[in-house]
Amino acid sequence: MRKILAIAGSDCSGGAGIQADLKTITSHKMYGMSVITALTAQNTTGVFGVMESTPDFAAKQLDAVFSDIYPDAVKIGMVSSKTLIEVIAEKLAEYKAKNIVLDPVMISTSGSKLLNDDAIETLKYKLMPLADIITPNIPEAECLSGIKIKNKQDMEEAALKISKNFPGHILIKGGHLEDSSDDLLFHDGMFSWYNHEKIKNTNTHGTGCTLSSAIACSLADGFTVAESIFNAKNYLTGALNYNLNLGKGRGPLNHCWNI
Ligand SMILES: Nc1ncnc2c1ncn2[C@@H]1O[C@H](COP(=O)(O)OP(=O)(O)O)[C@@H](O)[C@H]1O
Ligand SMILES: Cc1ncc(COP(=O)(O)O)c(N)n1
Repeated sequence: MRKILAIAGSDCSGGAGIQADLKTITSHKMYGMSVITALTAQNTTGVFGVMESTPDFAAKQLDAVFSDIYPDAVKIGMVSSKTLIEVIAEKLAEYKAKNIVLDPVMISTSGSKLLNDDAIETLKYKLMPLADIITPNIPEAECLSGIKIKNKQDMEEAALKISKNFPGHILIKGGHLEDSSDDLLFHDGMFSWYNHEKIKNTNTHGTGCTLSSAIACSLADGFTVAESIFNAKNYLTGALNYNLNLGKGRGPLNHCWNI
């Protein structure tokens, strides 16, 4: 049994965050664990409140997990604040966590801030160095690179810029592109494109959370990063195609389409 840890925020409406992570992990027939960094009051239409875990309590959760059921891979999502990031980075280093996928969650699809402005530098310099792969969407890649992204060429430029401070795999997700959903992987000086047509479906709440958890599952199974992205995109495409059409806004995915 592969064991996957998700470090992320809770989405009470079940489409994104920890809930999406655990559903994804279970659909991969793996054992999911969760360190909750924040509670959010949100649904398919927006985020109405955030209550952060204290850094001490996040540390206690990390100790409880790592000292008992050592994870084969770790997915990190919403980390909310500077002090939470510091504690997470410290604990991941202390326990020598492996196969770390960092989704640098900053703003929800509905436009709410999920990372404090003063935490961005800490994310860049304390958490990113521990990750094997980071998976920014276009607005997050703009923030990490300082480059405005309007097309695929800008995505390549942004990846190059981010790579100056991060030697791991950089996956810039293209879900926010207008005419395709092509994702760009940059590693070791090489660009690889995962091309995908845009599925005509507005129910995309939690796509990023789902993709990063699915990548963590394949890494835990021993696939390379490039193979893990390919597998994760297949899983995500199924979850988008078999969408549930729930809620009044951007609805959730169907995580159980494959079981
Ligand atoms: N309408 C869509 N059709 C196909 N793939 C999509 C669609 N929307 C998002 N994706 C894919 O979902 C994943 C998450 O992308 P994105 O929506 O950019 O991230 P986030 O949820 O972090 O904003 C990417 O692999 C992207 O290509
Ligand atoms: C707790 C939590 N974590 C992450 C997201 C981002 O997901 P999305 O980009 O689909 O809004 C979210 N909305 N809520």
